[in-house]
Amino acid sequence: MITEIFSSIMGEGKYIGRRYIFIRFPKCNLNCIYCDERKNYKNRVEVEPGSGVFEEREIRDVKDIVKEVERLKTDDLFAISFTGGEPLLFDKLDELNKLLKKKGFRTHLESNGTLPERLVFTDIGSIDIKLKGHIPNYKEVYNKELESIKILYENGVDVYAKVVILSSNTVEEIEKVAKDLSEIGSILLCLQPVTPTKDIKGVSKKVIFKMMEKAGKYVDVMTTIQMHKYMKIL
Ligand SMILES: C[S@@+](CC[C@H](N)C(=O)[O-])C[C@H]1O[C@@H](n2cnc3c(N)ncnc32)[C@H](O)[C@@H]1O
Ligand SMILES: Nc1nc2[nH]cc(C(=O)O)c2c(=O)[nH]1
Ligand code: SF4
Ligand SMILES: [Mg+2]
Repeated sequence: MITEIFSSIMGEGKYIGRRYIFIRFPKCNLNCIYCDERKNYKNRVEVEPGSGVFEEREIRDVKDIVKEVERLKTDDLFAISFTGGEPLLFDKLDELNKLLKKKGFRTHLESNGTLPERLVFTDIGSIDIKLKGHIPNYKEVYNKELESIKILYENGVDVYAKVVILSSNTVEEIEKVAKDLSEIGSILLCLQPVTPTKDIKGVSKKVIFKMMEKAGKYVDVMTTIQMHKYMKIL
């Protein structure tokens, strides 16, 4: 049913620094070169909010997920993130979203945007645009990602775009993304320099500044690095 549920501090995007409960779903339809979430835990749930200590629990249906969310709730909680893997592959996401919203939780979809036909209307939506070097078929999915942003935007979701930047990505690529986003509406663009791994090197600050300046001609733009990695939290 799920990979894990845990309470942490949002480390990416528009609401970086806010307290979230993350519900991570297992499957994904892409295989991004930089993906840092290739986990195959099954139904592991954090014992205490923010403890990073887990135990395996019986998660049979959406109600069980909601029970764990309510148990992990803290007074600083800002939103519930549906992430993964690709959360839109979870067939009961709409039911889960509706139940959490009915109970007064703010919900946040963290998606690769390649499945516009499966979109769920959360309060917040983050669509991760994949560029050259991220996946082989980045051109094929680009219009679906833009379509997902447009559908969420037109349905009143607080939607923003996020793009992981590899050292191979160019200012021109970002300028095109920014221009295309501006044609949808006022969409915040979050540039997220890749967190270096042993095989992937970091991005130059100079390029990030140039990318922001070019994108800033078309949309609101910010740069977020994965804060949770630097804080060494989940
Ligand atoms: C693991 S994915 C899960 C949700 C969805 N599949 C997606 O791609 O947005 C969540 C986010 O992690 C970020 N991410 C994954 N690996 C990363 C890395 N090595 N450096 C920076 N961001 C990374 C991407 O921005 C992605 O949007
Ligand atoms: N702290 C923290 N913030 C996050 N924002 C997006 C995440 C994800 O894996 O989707 C994530 C994550 O894994 N941890
Ligand atoms: S779409 Fe998201 S979960 Fe899937 S491989 Fe890419 S970054 Fe990882
Ligand atoms: Mg993560």
